[in-house]
Amino acid sequence: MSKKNDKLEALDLNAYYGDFHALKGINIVMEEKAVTAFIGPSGCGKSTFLRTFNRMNDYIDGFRVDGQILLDGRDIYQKDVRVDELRKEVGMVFQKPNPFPKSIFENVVYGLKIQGIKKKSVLEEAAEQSLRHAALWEEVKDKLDKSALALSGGQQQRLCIARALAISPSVLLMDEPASALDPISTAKIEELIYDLKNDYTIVIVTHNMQQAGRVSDHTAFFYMGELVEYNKTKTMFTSPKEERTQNYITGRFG
Ligand SMILES: Nc1ncnc2c1ncn2[C@@H]1O[C@H](COP(=O)(O)OP(=O)(O)OP(=O)(O)O)[C@@H](O)[C@H]1O
Repeated sequence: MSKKNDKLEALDLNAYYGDFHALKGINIVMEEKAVTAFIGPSGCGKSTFLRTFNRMNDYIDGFRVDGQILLDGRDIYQKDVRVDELRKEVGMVFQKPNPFPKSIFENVVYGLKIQGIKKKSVLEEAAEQSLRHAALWEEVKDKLDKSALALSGGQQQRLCIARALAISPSVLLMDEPASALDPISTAKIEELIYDLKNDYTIVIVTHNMQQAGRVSDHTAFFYMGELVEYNKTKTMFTSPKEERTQNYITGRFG
């Protein structure tokens, strides 16, 4: 039975790329308005698992899942679920900032325009609010009509976060959102994640264990397609239960 503040759940989830069994019997419950970090060595299935929450893997030939993924208690792999509606609810930010070759303003309001919203005042208000939420407003408010590609990498990533927030999701998936950024931009993204969890449920894949320690409330450690351990971040990093977790966080493999 789901509890009221359980936002995302996986129940006996298996995922396959053709014959390759990429995720093995995953069970996890993630709380609303908290940050959950996925850690683990390269190829252990973190991104695959992250992408099951907005069905991003549907595009990959030969990919299939069994088991369930629940968002607010509802199985998102049911036939009647509209994937475009799902993606309004579950936004995503990728490893490399990927703004469109358009103005800053057009980037932020892109999703709203696709939804058919045309009124200038509505778009302007949404743009300002999303850019403020993404801690970018002060830096760009005087150049909204300038190309997004002229921004720094860190600003571009915050712009992509603003673009994701503009369509009012309740969940934000972040796949190594700071790994292509310098330390100052990384710190800004981490601060932002910390602030955003007041309003959003955030799931972040990271290779950086210090980062997981700084930004997340809960951490899930994956190894070869299995969820080995899932706990409060503090507990996970101070007294892991499993030897494999201990070996990974102390740098013995990965
Ligand atoms: N499109 C695909 N087709 C076939 N196999 C894939 C595909 N994407 C991922 N895999 C395989 O699934 C496994 C899990 O990959 P995934 O990208 O989820 O791992 P990860 O933990 O996110 O790795 P990394 O930290 O390197 O990004 C790997 O063995 C990978 O080779």
